[in-house]
Amino acid sequence: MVEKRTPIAVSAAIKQVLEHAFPLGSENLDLEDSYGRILAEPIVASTDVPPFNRSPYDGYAIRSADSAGASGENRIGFDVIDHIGAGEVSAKMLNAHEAIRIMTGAQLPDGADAVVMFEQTVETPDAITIRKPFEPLENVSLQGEDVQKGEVVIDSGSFINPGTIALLATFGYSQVLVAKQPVVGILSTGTELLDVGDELVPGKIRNSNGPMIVAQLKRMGFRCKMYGMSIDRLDESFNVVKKAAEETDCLITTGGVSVGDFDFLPAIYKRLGAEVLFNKVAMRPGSVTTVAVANDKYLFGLSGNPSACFTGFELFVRPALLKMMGAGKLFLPHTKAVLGEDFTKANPFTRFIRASYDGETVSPAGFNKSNAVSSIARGNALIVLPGGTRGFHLGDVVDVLLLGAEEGTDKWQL
Ligand SMILES: Nc1nc2c(c(=O)[nH]1)N[C@H]1C(S)=C(S)[C@@H](COP(=O)(O)OP(=O)(O)OC[C@H]3O[C@@H](n4cnc5c(N)ncnc54)[C@H](O)[C@@H]3O)O[C@H]1N2
Ligand code: MOO
Repeated sequence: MVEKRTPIAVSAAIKQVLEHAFPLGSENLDLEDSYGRILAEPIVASTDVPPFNRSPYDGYAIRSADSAGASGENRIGFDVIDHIGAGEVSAKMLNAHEAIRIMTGAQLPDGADAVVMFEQTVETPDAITIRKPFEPLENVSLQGEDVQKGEVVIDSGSFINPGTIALLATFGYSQVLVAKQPVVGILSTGTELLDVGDELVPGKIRNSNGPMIVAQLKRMGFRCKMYGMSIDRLDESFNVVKKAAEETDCLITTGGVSVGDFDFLPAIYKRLGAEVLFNKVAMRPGSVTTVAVANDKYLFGLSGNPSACFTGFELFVRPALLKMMGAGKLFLPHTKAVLGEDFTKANPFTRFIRASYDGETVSPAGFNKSNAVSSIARGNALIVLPGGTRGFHLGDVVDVLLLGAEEGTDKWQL
């Protein structure tokens, strides 16, 4: 007798998965190795940025009061008393009608409160004239105008992007406290599986899910431990899964989670004493996606069907791994877009369709079954159609999840 499975809603499944995330702790990394990691401490500004008033232009520092009344008919003159580049500080103090030649980025000299760009002057060897008045602080880049000392500039749990690296460098972080990354294992199950380099023989196919998940993890900046392929025999599969689960924080298996005679993952979870969070989700593809936890470790039983496997990873594995690292933005970015063609199939469950999104329009990326490989390659997004619907048409506005973005979003919006 086939066991009856009760499907749960996608959002409920995601919630359950996230509730079981086990924190991994943190480690120090050199700044240059920290791109793509998750910050494990808030970054508090240790200085103002910029740390001093400076010139945003190449030109002359003046006292603005001296420029009052300047015009085309009444040019006002200044003696040039010094010359400073970025990184230099003038020892001189500006007096009335004196100017200091100053380069972009140099600290404003004492007494100066405005900068005249070269283009706004007529220059002679030791003097300049100008033809317009300047306001106090005109053309001055003010101390602290970007960031003020003591401000929390980046929250703990933020993704370290190139801009974060720039801020960390600005505040002198040669080492950064980041979340440890989970050790993730991948095991592809199925007697039908051949290695990528093998010749095809009757009844067999090459393992595409294993390499695909490696790439999905790589896209998130993770490496993984490969446990290869296991044939559909309970004892052998159990031993591999048990060993892999002991050696990793999260084991991803593909295949063997449905109700077939050789789908052994449910029995393996039972033997391991794992808590199965769910074994059926009201979604297509990927309805058989099963998630279990054992000894504070995740066991993700993704479907063997490639499109279901791909979708299960993006919807469940991705946010779970991010949550383990304390990340704030767990979910794929969401947008709305105009459907580029009719999609008239019924959607008994929430449907995720591999799709091409061009910023405005979104269209299915080809062959649409759960066993499709081609549309995974051609898509850059997932169209999400709610369960219990049918008959979407060209021009309808639909929900879209964007794939491959460096950073996600903090809300599950569907
Ligand atoms: N009686 C029922 N049969 C099925 C049901 C059901 O509810 N009742 N669900 C169907 C659905 S939906 C799906 S999806 C599949 C899922 O099956 P499994 O996740 O257990 O996966 P397998 O049976 O092992 O394989 C499915 C399919 O995918 C191919 N495969 C497996 N591994 C790989 C791999 N690493 N690379 C490429 N392709 C792979 C495999 O050869 C099969 O064709 O079950 C339905 N059946
Ligand atoms: O789990 Mo299946 O992929 O819904 O078709």
